Amino acid sequence: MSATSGVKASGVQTRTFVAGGALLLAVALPLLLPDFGVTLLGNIGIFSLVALGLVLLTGVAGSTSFGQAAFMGVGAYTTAILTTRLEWSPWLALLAAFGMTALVALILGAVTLRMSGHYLPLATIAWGISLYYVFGNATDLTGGFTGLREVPPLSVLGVQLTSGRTYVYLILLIVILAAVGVQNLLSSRTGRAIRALRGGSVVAESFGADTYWLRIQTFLVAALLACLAGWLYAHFWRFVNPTPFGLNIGIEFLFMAVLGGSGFVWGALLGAGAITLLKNWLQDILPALFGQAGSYETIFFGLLIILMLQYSRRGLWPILDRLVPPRTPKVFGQAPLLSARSKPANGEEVLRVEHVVKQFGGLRAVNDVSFTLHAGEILGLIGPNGAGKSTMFNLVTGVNPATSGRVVLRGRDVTKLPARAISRLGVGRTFQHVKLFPEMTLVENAMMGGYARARGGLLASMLHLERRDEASLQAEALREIERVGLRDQAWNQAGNLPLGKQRLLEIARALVADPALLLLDEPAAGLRYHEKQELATLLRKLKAEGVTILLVEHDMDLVMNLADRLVVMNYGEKLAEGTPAEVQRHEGVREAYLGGVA
Ligand SMILES: Nc1ncnc2c1ncn2[C@@H]1O[C@H](COP(=O)(O)OP(=O)(O)OP(=O)(O)O)[C@@H](O)[C@H]1O
Repeated sequence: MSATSGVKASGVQTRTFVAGGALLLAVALPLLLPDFGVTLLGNIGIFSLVALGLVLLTGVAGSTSFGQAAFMGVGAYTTAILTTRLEWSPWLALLAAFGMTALVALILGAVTLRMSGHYLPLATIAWGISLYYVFGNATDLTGGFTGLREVPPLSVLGVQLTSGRTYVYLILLIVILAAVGVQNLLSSRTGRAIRALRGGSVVAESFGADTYWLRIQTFLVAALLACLAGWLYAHFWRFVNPTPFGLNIGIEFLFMAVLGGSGFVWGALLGAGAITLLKNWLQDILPALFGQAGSYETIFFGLLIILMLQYSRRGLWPILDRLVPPRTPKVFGQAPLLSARSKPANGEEVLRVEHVVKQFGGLRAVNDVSFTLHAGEILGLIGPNGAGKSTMFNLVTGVNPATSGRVVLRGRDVTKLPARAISRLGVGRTFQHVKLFPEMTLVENAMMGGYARARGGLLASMLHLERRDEASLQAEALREIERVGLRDQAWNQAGNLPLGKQRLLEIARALVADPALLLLDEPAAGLRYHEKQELATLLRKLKAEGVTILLVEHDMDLVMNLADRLVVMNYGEKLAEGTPAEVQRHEGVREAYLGGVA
């Protein structure tokens, strides 16, 4: 049976056929269209680049920018000024524009992306408005609101692209390359971490990703795509003024991304095409209909977006995408093994928690708790609701720093380290509330666990130079999925799994990280009886293979049968510690917690 059994080969053929048809259309259109149509096509291509950046930044990573038109303006004005006033080559001016854009994007990103909430959108609005007025008022440099004329045409390999038709081919080529690059990125290790950003930082950080840096990189890519669009625009129209770079156009770009399908790469092209054509058509008919001039199309777009958000939040692309058979997952063949970390010898101390305190305002959620955990052991952390177990879990994994005390992992003080650093030292975890990516396959979800074990940054991913590591990562993900008993569903979407199996998948994801210590937060919560039995069998198997486990669990039967030792917490303090039998005999525990169960 092939690795992707169940995925129809016809899916590949249909998609290849459709993609080939679209490519042929792209080649034929500039020849078939009248001059006006060619100009529109050129604009659609240019705007697609900006929308593509927004798909990545907003649709995928969840950060909103209203300032993309301003980044486009930087590209357009830099090249217009340098080529008309200083007679630079447009290609050299492109490098200068990239430099300027990167500088601004890094400053804006560095200041705002560390803060949660609306700081980035607000900063991009401020940037969008102020830059528009800079373009309009720095008259000596930019020509003010009348703009700069006679921007020279581009030359490629000594050929001047003076005709719109030839220029449009260059635009289309750049758009296709950019879309393929972003597509490659999204299906890579870095791309999976970027896709995880939408749901917050915890998952990606827990597997070793620096989410702040990822957000900055994503913002930078989106800004550079907008800058490239501006550069193309300036040499296409051979004229720039501030109008196409205002805040209202920045909002229009967001419309394009949302309408096309904000999480879908090819949706950017669709959205740019739909909005540009619609705008053009509406600008013709609406003033005639209302009997006077005005930007009535903006009202129409506003209504359209409200309707879209109400009835088809994911945009137009998924509707079209459903018409062809599903995408076939990319299956790599044989691959070298990922390097494994050295594991502690059986019985060696893996984790030491020393007099740890966690204070939330006036509340001591964890109060002077100490315990140790040795290699090959399952330690159960139990206690009634609100006892401080999850807080303790967060202290060990670095999600929250301890107020005082020490957490020592394999002899190294990790008390002040962030989650990503602790993860990289060999801690794999699952979550109390399952945090998977429902639209990704089981394999892709599991591959996320191995983020820190593979290489391949943003650029390598865009160029698809990280295939070797991807292949190894995929092979490792398949091995761990098999280990937890989900091999036959490996290529299904994770969202289709029942909760019990989703928890098993989270364990597989944590195992892909090759952890020296596995932390499981209430893995049996919400499971049916037979699912709990499957879980217990799996954890026993992992223990037999030498995996060290810290288990937070409410299910007393499960934990009493599985754990070698227990730490009981109550009101943030350690109430008891010992074997399950000792704990069940402990008077304080019987009174405070176990009651009739013991
Ligand atoms: N971020 C926070 N800010 C303020 N208080 C918090 C925070 N996190 C936890 N607490 C409080 O700390 C105490 C311990 O909570 P914690 O979630 O660690 O308990 P728990 O033993 O895991 O409970 P449960 O079994 O219900 O998950 C509770 O009183 C909780 O309200």
